[in-house]
Amino acid sequence: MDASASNLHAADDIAVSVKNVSMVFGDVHAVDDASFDLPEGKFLTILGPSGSGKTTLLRMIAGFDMPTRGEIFIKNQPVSAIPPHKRAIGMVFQKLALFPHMTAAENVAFPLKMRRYQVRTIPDKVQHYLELVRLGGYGERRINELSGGQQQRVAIARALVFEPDLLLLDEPLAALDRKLREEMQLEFRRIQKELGVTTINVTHDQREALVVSDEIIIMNNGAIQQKAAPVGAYRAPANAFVANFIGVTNFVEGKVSKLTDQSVEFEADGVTLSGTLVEQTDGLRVGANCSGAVRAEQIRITSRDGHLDSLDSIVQGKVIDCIFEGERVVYEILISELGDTLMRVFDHDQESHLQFGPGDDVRLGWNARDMQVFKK
Ligand SMILES: Nc1ncnc2c1ncn2[C@@H]1O[C@H](COP(=O)(O)OP(=O)(O)OP(=O)(O)O)[C@@H](O)[C@H]1O
Repeated sequence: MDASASNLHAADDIAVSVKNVSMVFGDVHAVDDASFDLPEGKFLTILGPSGSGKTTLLRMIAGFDMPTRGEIFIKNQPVSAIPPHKRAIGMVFQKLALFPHMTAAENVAFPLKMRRYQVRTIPDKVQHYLELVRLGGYGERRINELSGGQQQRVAIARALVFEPDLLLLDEPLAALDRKLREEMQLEFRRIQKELGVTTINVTHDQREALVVSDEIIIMNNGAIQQKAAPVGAYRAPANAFVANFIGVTNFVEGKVSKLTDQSVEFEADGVTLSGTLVEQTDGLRVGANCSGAVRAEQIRITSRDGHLDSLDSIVQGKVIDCIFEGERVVYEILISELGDTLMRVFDHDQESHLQFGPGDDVRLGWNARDMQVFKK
């Protein structure tokens, strides 16, 4: 589903509604006029660099802090009107805050005891949620007898066992090593799909955002830059910030020389490049400064006398560095004719793996549809 389709949901389907929310600390606008609706059962990730306002926004949704302006609704009720003990929100943070002296099962039972569930119903519920996180046989282990990934699973079970309306995740995977982090990303996705619990996740890891989410909100300097499905955010970034933050993107600066409905030509150091206009590029005129963005994987590379004739933009370059990453090679190419611009190119050469080395002369080419042009 695309971002605009989410606006078509009836109010009953909206789990969380953030309306013109701002948070000001002294002279810092930590969150600046944020608005969005999140339909029931969706997995939303708030993605952005350090200090962009992600945690501040999440804390306001959790009801820990009240916005300076605006209002947040959970299931059509203002968060400010729901007392903390009545908010049905599960949370997993980077610091898991499990009780180390208790067993896994006792930790998972804790929120049920706090909420005064009938004692005889608790063991079955606890077992069910331990099985959901694939720790069925580990209930009697103490927390310090479990691995980092297993402790993470206990924290997830504890956050979900009382069947909250909303699950909030604040960088719960940030401290894990890469392999475990990637495994747990898939686990979060599986569990969320299985339960259908509306989830909001905060991260600065763009890969995680792409892997786990139905929708992504990208923030910078307290402001929402874009809300879109992962493919939408990747393929059609709303602005240069998003294009730069998600994926490996090369930028070429220039001046617009020709404009039609969807296509644009621009001059960069005397070289004419073609691209497509981004929806939001209102007001871009011939003569205006612009910046063309092309992903590293959308550039083709060949030797100086190789063929790239079917591509719309072709430039000459020299290999500065090549990094073998296993499944791909990353080339760094110096483009003298574009004012010494450095471009990064991904290559999946399945036969020789490293077909070019430092100092080699190469040609790079890409299609106009793969170069998005933004206003500078
Ligand atoms: N309690 C506070 N008092 C003053 N300033 C704050 C407070 N909390 C956050 N800020 C400021 O608000 C801005 C946003 O902070 P926030 O923690 O929301 O960012 P973030 O995107 O979650 O960053 P990170 O990824 O580093 O956690 C920052 O400039 C931060 O210094």
